[in-house]
Amino acid sequence: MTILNIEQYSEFGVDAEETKVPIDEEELVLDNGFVVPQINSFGHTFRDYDAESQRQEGVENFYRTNHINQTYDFVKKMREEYGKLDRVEMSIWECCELLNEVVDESDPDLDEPQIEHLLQTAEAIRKDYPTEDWLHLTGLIHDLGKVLLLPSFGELPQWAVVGDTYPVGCAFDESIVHHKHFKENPDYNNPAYNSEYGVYSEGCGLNNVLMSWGHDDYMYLVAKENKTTLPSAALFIIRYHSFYALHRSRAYKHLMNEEDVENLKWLQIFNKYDLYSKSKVRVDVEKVKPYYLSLIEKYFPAKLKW
Ligand SMILES: O[C@H]1[C@H](O)[C@@H](O)[C@H](O)[C@@H](O)[C@H]1O
Ligand SMILES: [Fe+2]
Ligand SMILES: [Fe+2]
Repeated sequence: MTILNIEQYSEFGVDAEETKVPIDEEELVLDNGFVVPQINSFGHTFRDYDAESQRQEGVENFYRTNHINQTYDFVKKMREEYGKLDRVEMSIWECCELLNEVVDESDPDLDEPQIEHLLQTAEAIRKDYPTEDWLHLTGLIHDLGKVLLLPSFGELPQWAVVGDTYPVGCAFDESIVHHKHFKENPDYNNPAYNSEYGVYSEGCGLNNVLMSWGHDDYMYLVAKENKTTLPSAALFIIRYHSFYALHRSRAYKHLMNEEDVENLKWLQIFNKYDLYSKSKVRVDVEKVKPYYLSLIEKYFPAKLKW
């Protein structure tokens, strides 16, 4: 793995002198590959939900409301309602531009408009996997479901759109961020939903598991129903990229089937770029736009139902 040197830290808007991260000469960047930074734009390690920072309190409040309200019944209703895709017609790129307006309150590592995050992710992947164009496009679109926050998509509250996701209908795993707030979720004390398996069975496959409602499952539905030609690994990445309890903490493995195990390998590759590309360094949208438009044309119809 490559790490940042002093000059590169300041590119990330952080005072390098203060970070005191030991620099191993041999690990300095020698190629043009993506560099995993050790700290985020606020001077903390990534995904530190307890670090005292300007974002900590807002993020914890976000998770409190999220954990109280995401119940099995709520998720079922939302999936049925939003699965109709009868709200808007537009292209993938138009949707990317809408994300100019969106800032994610659940994220301790980023307070930039989401379009930056889409391009940062896609461009970081492109550096290390130049020939996997499907993965570049997956980076670009993985968070488009955040348009659910906007008025024409129902203006859902942040807790029903962003943040990490997890299964509903079985016990909430301890590794989920700010787990303690689940105590106020009605499903927490419901014996039908609070055992290890709950309504599921061993190896039933994630496709049969209801996930907390948000941008991931929504964008998966959009891509699938509009008949994208992206490979199944791309759909899996889009659908489960916020499922950190699985792809980082290895919880809920007992629900996976063989296909999930295969797809998880790509999700883990993807996560490195989704998480560690978050920075204050902006991508020049106009410069990269023609490339991404060509990928959109290859894998999607011109207009999609949302
Ligand atoms: O706060 C973030 C953000 O909402 C991301 O889009 C999501 O994928 C992550 O899981 C979450 O931690
Ligand atoms: Fe996301
Ligand atoms: Fe993301």
